Amino acid sequence: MPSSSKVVLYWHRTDLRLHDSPALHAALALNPSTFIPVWTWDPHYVYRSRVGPNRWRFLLECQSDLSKSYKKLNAKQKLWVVREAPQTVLPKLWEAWGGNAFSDTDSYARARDEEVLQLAEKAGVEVIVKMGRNLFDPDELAAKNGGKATMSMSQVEKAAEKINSGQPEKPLDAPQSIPDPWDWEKMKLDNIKQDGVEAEPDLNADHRTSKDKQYTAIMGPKNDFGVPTLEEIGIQASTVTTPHRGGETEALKLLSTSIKNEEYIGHFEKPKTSPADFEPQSTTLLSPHHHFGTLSVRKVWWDVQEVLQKRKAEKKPTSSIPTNLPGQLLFRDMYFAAQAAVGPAFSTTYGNPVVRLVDWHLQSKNLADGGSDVDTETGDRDYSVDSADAEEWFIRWKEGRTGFPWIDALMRQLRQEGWIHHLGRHSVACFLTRGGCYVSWERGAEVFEELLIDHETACNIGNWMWLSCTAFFSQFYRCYSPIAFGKKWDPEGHFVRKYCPELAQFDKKFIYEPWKAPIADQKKWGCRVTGDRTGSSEGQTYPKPMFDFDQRRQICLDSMKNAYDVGLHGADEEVMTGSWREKFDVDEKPPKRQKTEK
Ligand SMILES: Cc1cc2nc3c(=O)[nH]c(=O)nc-3n(C[C@H](O)[C@H](O)[C@H](O)COP(=O)(O)OP(=O)(O)OC[C@H]3O[C@@H](n4cnc5c(N)ncnc54)[C@H](O)[C@@H]3O)c2cc1C
Repeated sequence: MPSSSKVVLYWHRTDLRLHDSPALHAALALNPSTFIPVWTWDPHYVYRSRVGPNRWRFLLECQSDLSKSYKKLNAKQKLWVVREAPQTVLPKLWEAWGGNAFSDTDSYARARDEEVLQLAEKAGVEVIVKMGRNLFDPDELAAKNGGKATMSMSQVEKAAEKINSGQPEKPLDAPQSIPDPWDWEKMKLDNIKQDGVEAEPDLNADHRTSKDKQYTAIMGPKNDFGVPTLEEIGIQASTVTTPHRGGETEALKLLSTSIKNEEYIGHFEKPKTSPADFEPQSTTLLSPHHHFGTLSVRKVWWDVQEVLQKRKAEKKPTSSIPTNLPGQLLFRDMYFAAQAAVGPAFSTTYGNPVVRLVDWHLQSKNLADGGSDVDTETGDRDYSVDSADAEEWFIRWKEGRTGFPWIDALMRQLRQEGWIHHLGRHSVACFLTRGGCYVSWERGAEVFEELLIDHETACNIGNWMWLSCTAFFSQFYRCYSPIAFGKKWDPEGHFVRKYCPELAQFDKKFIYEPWKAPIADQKKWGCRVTGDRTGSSEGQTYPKPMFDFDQRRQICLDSMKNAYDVGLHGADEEVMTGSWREKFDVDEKPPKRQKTEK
């Protein structure tokens, strides 16, 4: 087909792939003569989202891989990375190049997107937005749920049934060819001046060990719109410790390895996968690819369905929703649709109608003070230190030195690798909140935001609410033991030995409770259980447990029972005005039932 004279600017955001991209498909269907796939290196993400070195590298790998894929289809093409906020740079590009604009979308950064849309309309630019991030459009799913947040799998299934009989659209193929970009050397792009970039506050300042050079020029330091480097971001490559690699090529390889293992796909049941498995892990590890859009969730759904349907036809056993792989993807959609219905307040307690108020320690300042000081787009907030003990427990949890090896091994795996198994996330989240420290889930979610390579606001926030029994799940009397739960999955303690190497020589009898080992044995095994593993005490020591777990569990259970009796939610008047505390000044009664997960 001869090409039209259309210029198309394609704005890549959370869709760093060529396969199954509805927006890319629609853009190329116009048969443009000029096609410019851009990524806006947005200062908002760079400075106001918490991102650790592992996730930075993952993102850069995703961009480089996409850029190479474009080049393979057209030697003149690449991913054009523009260093400026989309709200200011896109209008300049429209003006310089003219043309249409396309974009993938989701509920993330909705306010920013609306601003961009209005600017485009003003500039007379046609904008086409297509959803390619979920199985079902989150807005539509919420609408089919009566406009309400989807709070359970059965609500999701019922709502999805009304969209396309519960079946996501089939995935689209990757394009076979890509039109030329504009002749950018002739475009006098030097005339496009960069808007000032507000680098403060920089939530990632602690990770920058060298000079931040991200915004020295709109086209990048080589004036070629190249993918940034870690050095440009001010991050030393040696601080990247994850073995997990980004990019569509890697994502498709990972998926294909799982799909080829028909028994694995056929029998996959999430609660039966081990949180202690590593190299290889027991679940697919596709989540970072879903986050950056290097892998389409619809492709995963349909590739898995093909295996399941074949097995069913052969009368072989197959697992089913919600524990099988399609069920996991539906959980993801549940959180996206809940977020779409609630809006920006979804990521906090303050102002959020679906989340229960609990009188946690280390509450966000707005809750503690009864006034909103939250930047709703970043969720950035300060917190109130109401207990020195709780602050210390939080820091020790974050740094993997609680004195409970199962918890510490998981937190160290999170810091080193940026990914932990779902049940590992359950363990550490329960321990920080209702099953140990009684610290606000919002503190834990912030740490996950920084350290996870798969950090996805809707999923992170939704799951933290689930684990803290503030929304989605309410059985707070079911609590994870930091000792028995790890022992059940890994009686030999391989996982603890890997991530807490100071305990590597301990007998399995003491691997989950090293403080019980006789001193003579501790010396023999080369590690004393003493102190809190700060500063000079590090080396050959492992900390004593930071509290008596059984005692803390009882305090948490009693307090949760009380919070449930009080029955307040984040958007209630008492929460908005700060008078909620008066309701918590009541005698505590022990809960009727309690159960510790083994
Ligand atoms: C406290 C806490 C925080 C979490 N934060 C995130 C987060 O920021 N980003 C994120 O993607 N997941 C998050 N999860 C959900 C879940 O732990 C991960 O999606 C999963 O462990 C990723 O590993 P996998 O790809 O091997 O999953 P698999 O079990 O192989 O599942 C396949 C896919 O289904 C989706 N999925 C599976 N379980 C869930 C779930 N419970 N919620 C949402 N999606 C799910 C993921 O996209 C995943 O890649 C969190 C869970 C908890 C308990």
